Parts: sequence; structure tokens; C-alpha cells
Amino acid sequence: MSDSLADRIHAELARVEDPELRRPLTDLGMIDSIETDPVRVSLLLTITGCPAATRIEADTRAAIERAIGDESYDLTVGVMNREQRDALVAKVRGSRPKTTPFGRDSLTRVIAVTSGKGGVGKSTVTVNLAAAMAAEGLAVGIVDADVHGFSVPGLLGMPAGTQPTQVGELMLPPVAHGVSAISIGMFLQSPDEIVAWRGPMLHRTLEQFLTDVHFGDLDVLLLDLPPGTGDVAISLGQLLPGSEAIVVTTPQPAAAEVAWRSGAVARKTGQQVVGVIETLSPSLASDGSSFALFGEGGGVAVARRLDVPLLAQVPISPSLREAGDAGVPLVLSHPDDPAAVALRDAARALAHRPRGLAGRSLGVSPV
Ligand SMILES: Nc1ncnc2c1ncn2[C@@H]1O[C@H](COP(=O)(O)OP(=O)(O)OP(=O)(O)O)[C@@H](O)[C@H]1O
Repeated sequence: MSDSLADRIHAELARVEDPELRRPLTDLGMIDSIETDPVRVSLLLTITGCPAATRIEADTRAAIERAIGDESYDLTVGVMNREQRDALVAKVRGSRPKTTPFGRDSLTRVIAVTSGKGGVGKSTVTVNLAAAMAAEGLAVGIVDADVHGFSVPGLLGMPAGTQPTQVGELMLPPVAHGVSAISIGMFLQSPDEIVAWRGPMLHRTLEQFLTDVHFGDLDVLLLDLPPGTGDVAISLGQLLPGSEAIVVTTPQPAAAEVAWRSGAVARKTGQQVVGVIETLSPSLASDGSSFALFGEGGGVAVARRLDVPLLAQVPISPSLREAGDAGVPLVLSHPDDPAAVALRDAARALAHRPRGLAGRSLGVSPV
């Protein structure tokens, strides 16, 4: 077999990315050798028990098979030694100083998802926006900064006890449905541990999530904030002054009043409010009648008051709740459900919105 076969195999392997590091295996030193007579490839995982091992091996096999067709081959799977791992870490970290990679000059769009009250569907919105954007091919991460109600891992179907992968000094966030996510819940001793932290502790944790966790090159980072206008919202404004925010509200006038406040605080701390998403909105019954369990008008009112677009009205959908409980975002499991359609439209509008155009219309204006 010729050398060009080795090139072909290499070229196919160069298309396989490590899901956590989001870089090609060939760039990361994870392809140790390629022999062609007979075909033999040696794959090195970063650590023993690497959670992405099954996927990486399957993707590697598929790439080899694309290159050699029906030929037989041998794939050996090993684990990097210390030196190889150090080289990978140095390559991935580069000469980047230890500051947040999501500052003003970053190419990553950072969008905080905020709400006035708890339990209004903010985390559900965050996870579905992220999954919809990832399904469109964007590299997406979530920081679950909702210290008291960290529900993102569960909504993404990550099993209890899922933790970041530590490769040398790199802390890699777990990935589910194409979304990398880090959550305070991943660092507690037990699921029942109560987080009763004061502002400085919350600030440090958020800062660590933004500097120490290696998300790789993201197109979008979503932050699921605790409800209200507390310490985390203010910390975020200090840590990421150039970030954007969306406000989640229910249609209820009382909820809308508090939701407006959370948008106003985001603005005060230097964030740019880019839109409002109303959830638990009236849904249409099969006979065409409207079922407005939580009233109506809240989203329009908040959007008008903040002078930003209403990005979506997500109707009450039992499937949305069930999908959350099952850990598969509705936009993936039932993309045609009216709630999923609304969330997918909002994700598309957000992802394609040019950066830094405060106050401009997205073409989706308050109705
Ligand atoms: N449009 C909807 N239709 C039906 N159920 C919904 C809808 N939006 C949210 N829910 C349900 O409402 C509940 C609260 O949602 P979620 O946990 O996302 O809210 P939250 O605002 O993030 O709450 P917290 O601030 O306490 O974390 C969940 O059970 C969720 O499935």
C-alpha cells in the first residue's frame, strides 16, 4: 500500500474532533501512528476512563473506514503518558494568560439568561436554546450559575455524579447533545448538599468557571443565572462587561414586573439586553381555543419596557416538561412541537444576530 493511503487516513482522522477539547485528534497528538501495510492505527486517549472514549473510538473507526473502504485494519487504543499529556495541555492552553477567554475581544458570544422569579422556565429555555444552536452546527457551552436551582445537567440528561474531566491542569466540561456544560452541582459532595454561599464565594466560583474550565473555541456561551437581581448577576456584569442578556418571563403581569427589573439590572451592570422570551404562554387547543393558564401579555410588556425585541412566546407544552424530565431537549426530541418551534426560531435569531448592534430590530418585534 502506498504512502498516499497514509495521507488519506490522516486526512480523514483530521476531521475527527475530541468532543470535549473540540480540536482534531491529529492536532492533539491523539493519533500516535498510522501504518499502512497492513493498516494499523494507534489511538491515544487523554486519560484512563475518558468519558468520551466510546465516541472517539467509533468516530476514529468510521474515519479509517472512509479512507480504506472494505480493507481490514487494526486499531489499538491506549492512553497518553505524562509527557504526551503535558504536550497536549501546553498545545491547547497555548500561551494564553490565565484570564477569562470570554472578555471583550473574544469571538464567543456570551449570553446570560436571566429572569425575575424562579421556576418560570429559564433553565428550560437556556438548555433548549443551546441544543438548537448546537444542532445548527455552532459550538455551544453553558455555565449553570443558578447556584440554588442548578438544573442544567439534568435537563441535558447528564447522569447524577457527572463531573468535568481533568486532563493535567485542564478542566473539561462534560458534553451532552453537543453542548458542553459546567454546573455548581458537579462540585458538591452530595446531591443533597445545600449551597448557602455569600456573594464573594459566588463571585469566585463564577470567575473560576469562566477562567479554569476549558470550553475550547465556542461560538456561543449561555449562562443560566439565578433568578432575580442578586450577587451573581452583578458579578457577571463585572466579569464579562461586554456580554449580552435575555430576559425570560411568564405572561403574568406580576412576573413581568420583576422580570423587567432583572433586565434593568443587567443593563446597569454593562450588559446589553438583546431580547425577551416569554414562556408558559397561552397554548392553542385542537378546537382552536386558547388556554392561558398564566394569563397573557407579560412578554410584550417587558419587551416594550426594555425596548428590545420579543424573541419568542413559548406556549405551555406538557412535552416540554416531559423532555426536561427525560433529559433530552424538546428542540431535539420533538422539533415540531409548537414550543420547540418557538425556541428554535429564537435560537436562530440570537445566533444570527450581528454583534454589538444594541437596540436594533431583529425583525421579530413585540406583537
Ligand atoms: N412552556 C412550558 N410548558 C410546560 N412546562 C414548562 C414550560 N416552561 C417551563 N416549564 C416547566 O416549568 C418548570 C420550571 O422550569 P425551569 O426549571 O426551567 O425554571 P427556572 O426558571 O429555571 O427555575 P429555577 O430558577 O428554579 O431554576 C419545569 O418543570 C419545566 O419543565
